[in-house]
Amino acid sequence: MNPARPLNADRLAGQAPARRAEAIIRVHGVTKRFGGAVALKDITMEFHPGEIHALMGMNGAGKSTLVKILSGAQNPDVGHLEINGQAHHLLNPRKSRLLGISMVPQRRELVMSLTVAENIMLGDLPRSGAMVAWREVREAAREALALLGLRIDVDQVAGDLTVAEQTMVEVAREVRRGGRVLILDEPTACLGTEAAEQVRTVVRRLRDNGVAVIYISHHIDEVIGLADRITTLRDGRLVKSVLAAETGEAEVVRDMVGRDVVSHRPRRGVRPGEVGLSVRDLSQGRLLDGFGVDVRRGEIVAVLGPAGDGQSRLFDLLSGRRRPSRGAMWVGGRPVPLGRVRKSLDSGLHCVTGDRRALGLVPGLSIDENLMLAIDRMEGRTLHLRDRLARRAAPLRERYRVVSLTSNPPVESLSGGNQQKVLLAKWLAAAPLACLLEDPTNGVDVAAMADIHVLVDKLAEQGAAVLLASSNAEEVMRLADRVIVVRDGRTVTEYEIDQITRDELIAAVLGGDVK
Ligand SMILES: Nc1ncnc2c1ncn2[C@@H]1O[C@H](COP(=O)(O)OP(=O)(O)OP(=O)(O)O)[C@@H](O)[C@H]1O
Repeated sequence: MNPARPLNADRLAGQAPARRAEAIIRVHGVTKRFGGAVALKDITMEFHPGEIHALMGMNGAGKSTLVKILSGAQNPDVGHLEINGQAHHLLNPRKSRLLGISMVPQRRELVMSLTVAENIMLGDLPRSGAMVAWREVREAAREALALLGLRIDVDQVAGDLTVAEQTMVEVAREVRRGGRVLILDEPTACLGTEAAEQVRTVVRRLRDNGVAVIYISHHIDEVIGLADRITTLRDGRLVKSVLAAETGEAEVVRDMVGRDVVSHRPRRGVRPGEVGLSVRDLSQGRLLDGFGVDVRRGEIVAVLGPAGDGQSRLFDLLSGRRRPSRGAMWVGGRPVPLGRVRKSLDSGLHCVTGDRRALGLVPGLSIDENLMLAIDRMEGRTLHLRDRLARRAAPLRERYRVVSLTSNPPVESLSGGNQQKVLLAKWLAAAPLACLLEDPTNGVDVAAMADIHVLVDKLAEQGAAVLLASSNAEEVMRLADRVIVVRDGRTVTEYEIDQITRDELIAAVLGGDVK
């Protein structure tokens, strides 16, 4: 087996080359089952160099299973892959990587305490005798970044980078290691408008350099604007593989869902009541400076900024995970000490994190256990009888449309979007007085997104004060009554939602002219 050749750095970036005759990967009749249930059924398709190929589909449609098979993390039960013209029936991650197939998963895999240069060169540090040749390490890392048109300081510690920069460093590392096929799993999830565009610029450049990019995203408008080809999966089957230029948003939604989906802003029946959540002068480092807001019960107020970072800091501070340098908070008129998770929770403020894997769900526990965790905690319940747990969890599963192939598996075996629904159900079902939602539809398909929007509407209607920290302008326009625009950690402006259009809002976030 020949290791994949690295990219030719001299190749000029330009227009996407026309689709070459030779596919780099052919998928032949692949079927994959989990415990008897079918996750992929008889998939046959091709991936070509110099093409951005988007995989679209509802939560649980089989996208991740397909890319896990390509990257050797799983093997098909039936069918095989053909890579560079050679048939492969059994791959493993090492083999797949040697064949030039790399994956940048949704969760960043950098070593956060190491520098950018060390991360890019990890496992391949140039040596001079017994010593690491640090100057060469930095040079080679700089070159890898320059190839993608990136100017990131290679001496910076990875943990200090923005999420978008971390994504790009991972991409640079994979390309340097010889990645000819790069799988990107929702690389723009939770990124603000500007950061997402930076990532897309890098993706286009990869395509222009001849890489076969496989792109998973739930943002249909993004995919239509970026991809060359779109393949839609539904219930593990391939529905259609078309040129992006020959389809449109409505058609993609229909292919994915099997019907049209609309998510309209409702006319709210109730008028907002007294203040449910009040924050004053909240400050921490350069990410948040003097943030304040009053959210009335029954009202949804959105915080929107160009980079997602300030928003997750808000989550850390309001939930009590971090102590601010200054600030004060009241829930339902009562002061709540900051920096104490228990106090924050007991006050009736529920914070739904955007990082469901690290902070939201408990891996190893079943779907039902995760669903009931918050309610049981509020009610001080410690005894769990299995059938009673299933009976209590059933209405939540139904209301939030949590779909699993088997009856009650560990939560981590759910598709990403279904995990997100479990997370929301867990916190919202416990009747919060006030609530912070951080990117509540992260990784969720269009139909589930419409469902979640209705659930958030209801939450407000039932009298919760909802603070929404979102990176998605469409979502803010759909849900919020008011929006606060934050830039460089400071509040720059505030709008009633009916005073502004979506485009004006994006301009305000990016710092351009609003009118
Ligand atoms: N290890 C596993 N054990 C059991 N079922 C699994 C496993 N991995 C995936 N599945 C199931 O296979 C189906 C396809 O899941 P997959 O993760 O491929 O969907 P997806 O299209 O990537 O969804 P999402 O957009 O939500 O990430 C789902 O019903 C999922 O629950």
